[in-house]
Amino acid sequence: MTAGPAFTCVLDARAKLGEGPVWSVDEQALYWVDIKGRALNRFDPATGANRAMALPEEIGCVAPRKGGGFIAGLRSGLWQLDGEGRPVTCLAANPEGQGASRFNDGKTDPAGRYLAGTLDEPKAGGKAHLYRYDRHGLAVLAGGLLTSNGLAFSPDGRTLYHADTPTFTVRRYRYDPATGAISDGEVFFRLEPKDGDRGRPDGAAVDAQGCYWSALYEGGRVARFSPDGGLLSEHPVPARCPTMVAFGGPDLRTLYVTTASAGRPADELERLPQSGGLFAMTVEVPGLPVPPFDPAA
Ligand SMILES: O=C(O)[C@H](O)[C@@H](O)[C@H](O)[C@H](O)CS(=O)(=O)O
Repeated sequence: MTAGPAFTCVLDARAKLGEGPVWSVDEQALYWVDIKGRALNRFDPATGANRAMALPEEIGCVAPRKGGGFIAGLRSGLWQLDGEGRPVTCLAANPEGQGASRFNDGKTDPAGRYLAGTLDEPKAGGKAHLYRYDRHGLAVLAGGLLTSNGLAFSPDGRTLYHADTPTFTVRRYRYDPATGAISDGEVFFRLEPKDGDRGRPDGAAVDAQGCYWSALYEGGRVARFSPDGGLLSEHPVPARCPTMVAFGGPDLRTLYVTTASAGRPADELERLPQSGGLFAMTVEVPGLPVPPFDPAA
């Protein structure tokens, strides 16, 4: 394992719970959300400008939609948003209700289906699930979860990675891009809970060499894992709670990471005043473009 280059702040956003970065190749812009700030954001790296679009409820994840607008995971369910981030149509209600559950991390699959999971807010019952949404509707892929997170695909689209953050575990599944079915789940890696300072696996992305980049919540770093689950390198982030990574830039060699500030202790925010910001670093191995959500998939 090597200590790699560090992230620097590209947007001092002071988000409550920054999450869900996704790069739009068409627009050369980064969309990201502030879950607790109830906003969809568009960051333009060419100008450094960020535009925040307010939402009526928490938004956990988002993806550009083929034909315009977005698909997004809100507390109440999966929604189609228009180009201004306004909810237009509820595509699927949150099957767990809204009392103690909301949509969290999501990602499109190679065919343009949308995978998204929920968060069990009391973090006691393992009531969260991972879902797949396509033209057939919503289907359960996995259950018994606390915080569904860390979705990413291998370069050939045949392996799905998925984290359950509070259990410190990332699993991998065989994925059938033709049907969106998963099988043969196994532990990809599990971090040591007793080593609390090193964080828990949150949002993720895979690079062109098939390595898995994981934002380590409460670990103050992003780590890169080989396709066999070995830790390759660690990259400090000047915020204690990195939440999700995404590759962007013209050559997909900029790795962005969102961070959280909500609920963090005052001394931590004093020491790390850019918590809640958007950070980036240049990487040697590029990422892979994430396809838009395709309503026909
Ligand atoms: O995915 C996220 O960033 C969640 O929305 C966060 O709240 C965070 O991942 C989560 O709280 C971590 S954990 O469930 O407490 O371990």
